[in-house]
Amino acid sequence: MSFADDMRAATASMWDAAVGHRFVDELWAGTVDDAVMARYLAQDALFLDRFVALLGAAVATADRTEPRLAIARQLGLVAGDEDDYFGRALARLGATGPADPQPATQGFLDLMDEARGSYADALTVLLVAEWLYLDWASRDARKPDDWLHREWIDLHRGPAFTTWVDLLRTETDRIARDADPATRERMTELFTRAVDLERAFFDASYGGS
Ligand SMILES: Cc1ncc(C[n+]2csc(CCO)c2C)c(N)n1
Repeated sequence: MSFADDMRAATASMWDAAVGHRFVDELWAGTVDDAVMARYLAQDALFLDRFVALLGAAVATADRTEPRLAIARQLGLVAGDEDDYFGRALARLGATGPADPQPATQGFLDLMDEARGSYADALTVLLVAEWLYLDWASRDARKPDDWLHREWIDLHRGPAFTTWVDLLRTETDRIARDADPATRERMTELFTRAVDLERAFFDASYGGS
């Protein structure tokens, strides 16, 4: 197994709790309460801002041209399509002004700030955020009719997004192969924290933390 697969296997119960979360089930069913969706997206707007900064850090710290360019292209996409969805979704839900970060969001912001220092760390946190979303969005099920739910699923699946996650996995494996044991241990710790935060982030949409 690859290093990325090992990290995922080590967090399997937490990973599955996030991918099978009530929020994901309701999103697929098209039954997420508008207040839950609004809370989720308002927090995710805060997440996304720092995520773009993390992508920028990965662009800056990549040790090869090819992945640097691939990450830079993805950065452009996130700043385009995804931002467009947020504008329309938050307007429809009547969200006003920026939210204060919930504890799970704050945990993510801190984690992303910490991970900006090296390519190994940045990749690890990017990998969780993208791979876990690809996983829940790739269900083989009927899609909801409402664009609010359907587009949020469509943004995280499909051939282009799968190729992007493959690149993150390949890069993580390559960097881990050449890394010392302390770096690999740190990558595993960051991966685990990120998976735990993904689950907590969904929980928080229902008013927990
Ligand atoms: C808490 C949280 N974790 C992961 C993602 C996923 N995500 C963030 S940016 C991006 C890039 C391409 O759309 C993806 C998939 C999210 N939105 N919110």
